[in-house]
This record gives sequence, structure tokens and C-alpha cells, in this order.
Amino acid sequence: MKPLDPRLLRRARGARVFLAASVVIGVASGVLIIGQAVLLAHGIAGVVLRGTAVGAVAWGLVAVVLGRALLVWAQEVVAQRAAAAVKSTLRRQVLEHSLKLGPVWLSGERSSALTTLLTKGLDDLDPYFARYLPQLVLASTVPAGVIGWMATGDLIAAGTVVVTLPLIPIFMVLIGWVTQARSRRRQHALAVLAHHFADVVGGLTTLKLFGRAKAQESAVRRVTDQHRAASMGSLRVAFLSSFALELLASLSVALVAVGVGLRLVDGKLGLETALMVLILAPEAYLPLRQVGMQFHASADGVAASEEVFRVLETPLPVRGERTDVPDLRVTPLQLYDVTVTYPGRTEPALEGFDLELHPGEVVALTGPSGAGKSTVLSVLLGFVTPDRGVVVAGGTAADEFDPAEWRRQFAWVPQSPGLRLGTVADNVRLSRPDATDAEVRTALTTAGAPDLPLNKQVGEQGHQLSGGQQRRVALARALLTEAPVLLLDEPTAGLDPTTEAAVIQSLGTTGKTILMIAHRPALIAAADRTVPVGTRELVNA
Ligand SMILES: Nc1ncnc2c1ncn2[C@@H]1O[C@H](COP(=O)(O)OP(=O)(O)OP(=O)(O)O)[C@@H](O)[C@H]1O
Repeated sequence: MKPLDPRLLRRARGARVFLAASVVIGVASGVLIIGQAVLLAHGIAGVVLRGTAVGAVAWGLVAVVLGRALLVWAQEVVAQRAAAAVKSTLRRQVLEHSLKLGPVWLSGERSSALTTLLTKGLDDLDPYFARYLPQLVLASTVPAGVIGWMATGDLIAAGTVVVTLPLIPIFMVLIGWVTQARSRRRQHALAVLAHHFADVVGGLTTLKLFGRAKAQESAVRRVTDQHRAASMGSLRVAFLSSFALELLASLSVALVAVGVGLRLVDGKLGLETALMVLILAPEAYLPLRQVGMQFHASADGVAASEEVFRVLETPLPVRGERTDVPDLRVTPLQLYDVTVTYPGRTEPALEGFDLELHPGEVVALTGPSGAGKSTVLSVLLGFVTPDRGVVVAGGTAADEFDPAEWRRQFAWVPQSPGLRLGTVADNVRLSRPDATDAEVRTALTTAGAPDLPLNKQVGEQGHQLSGGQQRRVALARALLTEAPVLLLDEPTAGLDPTTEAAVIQSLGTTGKTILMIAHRPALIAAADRTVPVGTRELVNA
């Protein structure tokens, strides 16, 4: 783990401003620390040796203490603002990058891990900014100033500090290696815990139905135990290293003090200088010791930021920039020899797939489960880049077009309808916010839901609607767009035969090109033609 990740400075302006402000505050703190030591030594020596009054020195000390308090306050304000700004910048960047990486990249386990990372995970950056970084700046400014000033009074003491001081960073690096591995393990345990909880809560109804809800207790306990063990491991290292650093610093200060004491007794050192050196010596070690301690508090935040950079550094698929996408109302669409193998898989999900889709045609993709039908739709939408083969429209490969412009030609109804909190009308209007109530109603009627009230609440994930109603709202949403091509994943699943017949009949009258995944006989019968999908083995089977 690097003390300061340069990527953080590169990616977040807030971090750069914060670092500059911290350096100014750090230098000012160093000056005040030296000033405080000099005033104290002067005051005490004056009283002991000359019996002078401490009035002026006392006022000076009050000013120095006030100054230091002011700097601590300023540092805290700057740190909190920087943490908030950096977190918000990183969250925005990760969200934008994830959107560009597309839904296929985001699917499954990754979405809950990303949710944890962007919420609790990044909040762990607070101690990094509020405690660790300011200490790191102090550690690189204060000791140098303090040693320099000590050297003007007592070269031997300054030399002792110079020799013993590097032991602290060396020790910290050794601890850092252990901490880094443990923090990663903790972040991983947290992500597993989040994923597991999301799964259990999401599938609670199913688990209850099959009498397996109780059995989840032990699974949740096991995952929680892993998280607890990882957290306790991190804490153990943190406590042990604080103890070791504390001991190292105390022994070093004692070494300086013994030397100063002996030289004072021998008369080689004046009382004022000796006092100044003794007061300053702990201040040379303090910032480094504190860095060691704060390092642990911030390790989780750093691990989270590394995870953020891993996402941000995931290369985006090469995107075209052409905006002159041919109008698919009149231009055929072709897929040639399309082959897709998902990352981490050895078998292709789709192999050597060919398809020609003519304007106004209704084509049904058929094939067994897992044959690659949804993958065909993902390739068409540009969510998946084929390893081989190409999608062509009007003689141009689809990947030459700007993805947003390209997707304007398509309306998509995926397997899970993806409804949001709000009313039925809000959900339908998602595809065209300026649509009137009459247009929303027409779309719902075409989708086979003429009686569904527009102001009916939908609930999160469409929970307040039946499965069939959810599908029809999603279909209406797709129909509301002006896109000439409809990509439908089992559009009539969950509908009764009468409604299904009505939906099929309405779809036929839209005049749009329709490519639909179809298992149900009524849907297959309604298509102009069917295209089987499957790897060669599946098709031949
Ligand atoms: N994001 C992904 N990462 C890895 N493998 C995937 C991913 N999406 C799909 N697959 C795999 O690719 C294969 C084809 O999946 P696809 O969803 O295209 O099939 P399908 O024909 O639509 O299936 P179904 O009819 O059950 O929906 C399957 O073996 C699936 O496990």
C-alpha cells in the first residue's frame, strides 16, 4: 500500500486542493511547535536561572496554543470537505464508467459488490482524509524543521534523532505489508456478506416457500463469522503495531534525553538549550508515530479506493463515433458469424450465429435454455462485443456508430422488466418523458393492459404488480419509443391465453421490426419466421 496513491490526486481535484492546504497547515504547525518549545525553554530557564518574570513568554505561549488550535480546526474543516468532495467525485466516476461498461459487465455478483463499494466502502475514506493524510503531511514537514532547529543548539541530539527516526517508517512499511493483505481480505468478506444478504433478502419468499428460510441462518452466520474474523485480524495488527511504534519512539526519546542529561551535567550544554532539545525531541517522533496509527484506521478506505480504481481502469469497449446510423425502418440488419465467449468461460455462449432481419419483419428466436438467445439481443444492443463476427446495418459495422445513437433504433424488453418506484405512468414514460397521458394509455392498450390505472403505484422492482402486469408495463414502455426495432425477451410470459392473443395481435399492427425470444407456441406461430439459436452441439442435439 503506497502512503499516497497518485491516482487519487489525478482523479479527484478535491484531493489535490486538500493536499496543498495540508502542506500549508503542516508548515505552519511546524513553525508553531518550534516556537512553543523555544518559548517554554526560554521561560523556564529565565525563571530558574535569572528569576525573571514570565509575563511576555506566557502571552507568547497563549498565542502559540491558540494558533495551533486554529490550525487543527482548519485542518479538520478542510479534511471533511475534501473527503466529501473526493467521495462524490469517485462515486460519480465509477457510476459513469459502470454505465459505459454496460449491463452485462454489471450483472450478477458485481452489482451488489459495487453497491457496497460505493456506499459503505467509500465512506471508509473519511479517516484517510481526516486523520491519515494530514498526519502524513505533518510527518514530512515537522520532523525536518524540528531536527534542523535542534541542530542549531545540540548537534549530537539532532544526530541521535536522525539515526533513530528512520526506524519508525521502516517498521511501518513492514506492518503495512501485513495490513494491506488483511484489509483486502476484510473488503472481500464485506462484499461477500453484502452479496449473500442481498440474495437471501431478495429470495426470502422463495426460501420460505420451500421451508429453507431457517437453513439460511447458518449460512448467514458463517459469512458473518468470516467478516468478524477478518475485522478482528485487522484490529489485532493495528493494536500490536501501535504498541510497537509507541515503544520504539519512547526508547528513542529516552536515548536523546540521557545524552542531553549527561552533557548538561558535564556543562557542555546550557539549561535553555537542553530544555529546548528535550521539549522538541518527542515532537520529531510524534507525527510519524501518529501516521502509523492512522494508517490502520484508513487502510479500509484505501482498499476501497483501490477497488474503485480497478473498476475505473477496466478498459471500455472500443466505441465508434459515427452518428449517421441508418434508419432501420428501411434498412435491413445483419449478423454474420457472431461468436461470443463471456469472460471466465471456456465454452462460447453463442457460436457462428447468422441472422438477417428485414424491416417490418417479426422473427422469433427459439432454442433451449442457455442456448444464447439473450446474448443475441445483448450483441445487437452493443452490451456485448463479439469475439468474432459482426453486426452490420446499411453496409457499415455497428461498432463504428456511437452507441447511444445506435441504441436509439431499438426498444428492449428484457427478461426482468426493471420497474422503478413510482406510478404505472411514470414507468411507461421512462422511455419518453414528454409522452401525454393519451399516448401512455395507447401504449398500455397495445401491450394488453387497457385497464391498468395510470396512477397505480408500482413499488420497488414492480412488487405491487403481478408478473404479467409488470411485463405489460415494460412492453408499453418499449412501444412508447419511436424506435423502429423491438427486441423482446419472452414478451407474453405470465399472460393468460386471451391476453396473450390480444398482445400478439396488437404487436403485429405496430409495423415495427420485431425480434423476440419465444418459447410459447402462440408466440412462435405469430412470427413471420423462426430462427433457432444454439451452439452447434445444441442445434444438432
Ligand atoms: N454475463 C454473463 N457472464 C457469463 N456467462 C454468461 C453471462 N450471460 C450469459 N452467460 C452464459 O451464456 C450462455 C447463454 O446465455 P443466454 O442468457 O444468452 O441464454 P438464453 O438462450 O437466453 O437462455 P434462457 O432461455 O434461459 O434465457 C449461458 O450458458 C449463460 O450461463
